[in-house]
Amino acid sequence: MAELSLVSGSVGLITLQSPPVNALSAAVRRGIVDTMQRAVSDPKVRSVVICGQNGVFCGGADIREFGSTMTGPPLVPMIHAIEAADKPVVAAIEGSALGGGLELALGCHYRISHAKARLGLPEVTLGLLPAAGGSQRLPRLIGVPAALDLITTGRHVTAAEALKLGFVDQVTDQNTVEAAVQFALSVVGQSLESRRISSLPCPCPVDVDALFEGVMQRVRQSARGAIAPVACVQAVRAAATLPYAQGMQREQELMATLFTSGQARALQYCFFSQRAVSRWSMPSGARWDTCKPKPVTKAAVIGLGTMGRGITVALAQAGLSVVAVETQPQQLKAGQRAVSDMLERAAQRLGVPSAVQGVRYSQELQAVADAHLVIEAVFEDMALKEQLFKQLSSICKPDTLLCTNTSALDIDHLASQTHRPQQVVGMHFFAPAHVMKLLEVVYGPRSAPQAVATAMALGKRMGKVSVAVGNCRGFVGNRMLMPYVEEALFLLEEGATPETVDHALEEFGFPMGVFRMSDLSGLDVGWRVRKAAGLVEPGKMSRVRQGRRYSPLGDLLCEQGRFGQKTGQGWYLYETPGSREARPDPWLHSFLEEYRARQGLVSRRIDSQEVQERCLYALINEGFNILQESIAAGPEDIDMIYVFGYGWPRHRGGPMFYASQVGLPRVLQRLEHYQQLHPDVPHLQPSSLLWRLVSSGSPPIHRWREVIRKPHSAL
Ligand SMILES: CCCCCCCCCCCCC[C@H](O)CC(=O)SCCNC(=O)CCNC(=O)[C@H](O)C(C)(C)COP(=O)(O)OP(=O)(O)OC[C@H]1O[C@@H](n2cnc3c(N)ncnc32)[C@H](O)[C@@H]1OP(=O)(O)O
Repeated sequence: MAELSLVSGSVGLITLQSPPVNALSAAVRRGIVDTMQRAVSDPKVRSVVICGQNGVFCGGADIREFGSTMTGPPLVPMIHAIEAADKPVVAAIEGSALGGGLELALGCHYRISHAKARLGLPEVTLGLLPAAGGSQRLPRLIGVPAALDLITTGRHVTAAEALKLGFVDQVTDQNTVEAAVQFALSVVGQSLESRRISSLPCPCPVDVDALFEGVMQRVRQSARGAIAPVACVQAVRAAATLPYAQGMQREQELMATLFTSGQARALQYCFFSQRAVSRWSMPSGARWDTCKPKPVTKAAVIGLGTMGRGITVALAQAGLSVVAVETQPQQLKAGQRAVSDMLERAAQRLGVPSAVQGVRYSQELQAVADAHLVIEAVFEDMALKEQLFKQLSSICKPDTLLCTNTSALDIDHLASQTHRPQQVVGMHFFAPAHVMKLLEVVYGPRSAPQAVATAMALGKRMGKVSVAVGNCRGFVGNRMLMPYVEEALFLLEEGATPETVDHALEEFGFPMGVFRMSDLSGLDVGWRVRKAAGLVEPGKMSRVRQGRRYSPLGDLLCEQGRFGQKTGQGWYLYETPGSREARPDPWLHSFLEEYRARQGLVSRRIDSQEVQERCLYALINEGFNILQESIAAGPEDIDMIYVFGYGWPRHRGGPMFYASQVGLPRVLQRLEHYQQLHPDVPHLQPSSLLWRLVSSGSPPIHRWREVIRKPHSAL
């Protein structure tokens, strides 16, 4: 797992060998300890270079080991031994030096990096802190403010930035190992005292207390309840205020708390789930590893509203040649300007050439004729989309993939408008489409596996987390959102205010509660959907529709023109239409009181626990139904949809992971409790999969698929 060879006569070259990222597993740590001891004691070796196999230095500690009893030599003494060596040790960094990988490099006396390498301490994103000395060495080397930034955000930096910040010594665009070997030869005999970072004083800002108080306040605010960022600040504070040995002790204490926390488990689950969802499968048995995607270089987008513009930008930035079609001349002009602005701004920010030239615009549908893939992003209206798919079917080449960005309409129905239903899939982007990471790739019963593979590959190329899901009303994300929103409305009927509901959800970790979110996206969006579903009865207050409990509150606000932020009034009041600061609205409070009085509803006090349980368990329950129906292949798919598309707090791992942490019997028991109180609310009826999981002994989440797949009696 680590190999020692002698190069250039006197340089001991240690190569980490653990594909794909040379993570520091027990075997790799053993290999490093062993090869270092041999290099130090071999008189032929005068200096040492440490590098990684296959162009990757090291992706850090082996995260898979964290769930089990750890064996093998610990990292901290291993890195101390490297630092204490009396022969110069040089890290040759290619690919990545992340987490424990960078900490290993910081224990070396010198660091040479390839220009394309990425470096960082991303432990915070896994619910941890850099606990192999990283929180103590980095501030000593680059100063407290820069170290705080890197450690609390976990961001990866380029070699150029690392050089500027001062934690690499040389950047090369040639062979890094050769450059490191030359460097190692050149420093033989030089004093290593100043190169041992642990012995350096930490450059301390004048008003250290004020600095840390300010940072702590900012970090707590943005952490939304996550504990790791706070611990990271505390660890760096220890570096700034304590001698190295005591700082290390503090680092270890803080790590011990994080290491066993539910948040670390949740964040590490997210790390692996994010990767697992790319290994998609369909109920037919088609899978990611048996279907080759078709090459796509030319794409078309139809409709230049908000979604179409974002999709065009995302495609162009991924290097595709794009034709954007908009039949309304004014909209075409405005869309073109908006797309060009977004592309120019992004290019400036990233320091890359602009992709503006990659986009053509047209008013004619015929312009999409030679595209390999077309994404329809017109108004959410079935008749309009039906018509469009009929036209596309005759205009496009027979093997062109026809995709729809619908957020809820039936993919199979759209496919049936074409002569190639197997070539039709949903590509459901989230607004703003060039920013949001989530893409739901929706297959219908007739979608070809290759069409799914192509859409998934395109999503990856656009930098999206793409999740393949089956066709049903609202797909996965919006389908689960419906009971969540409905519960929130029912809570208003029963005595809550938008403020109390939002507060409870924000306290849980959502960036915005359901009512603030609804004001932001526009109340009219849901109104249109409910109208299309035949649920809206203008002017009527009835609370039972289509045989189940219904709250007309949202419809009543829309009838008054209260569409949210854009009209200056919704569930909250805004200073002017378009302004963002939501203020409690006395009118809305009286409106709710009058509504309850007219409906004969008695208002009661509703606490945060009830808000969280009713909204979240209703949403989770729908997730179990989705798994039961094989609309999502596994709980990870649902969780990644919620983390990347709906603001579910990542440190809670996604709704299904959260349910597993709360305990399935508890979720079941609370749903039963609320269902008894509200028997007219079908979404509180516990899913039969939840029952089955509980009666199978509530297995851990990675074993749910076994229960889902098990044939079950309908009784
Ligand atoms: C009782 C209480 C006791 C408490 C005391 C406990 C003390 C424990 C002491 C521990 C000391 C900790 C030291 C250290 O500070 C902690 C860490 O280092 S945590 C790890 C930090 N590193 C990272 O976060 C990097 C993670 N990886 C990546 O970002 C990327 O993988 C990459 C390296 C940039 C490469 O990206 P890609 O090329 O795109 O490849 P993939 O991402 O698809 O990955 C390929 C494959 O590899 C798996 N993998 C990647 N990194 C790791 C890893 N560090 N460990 C394990 N596996 C890893 C990844 O999952 C992919 O596999 P797949 O999931 O697809 O099967």
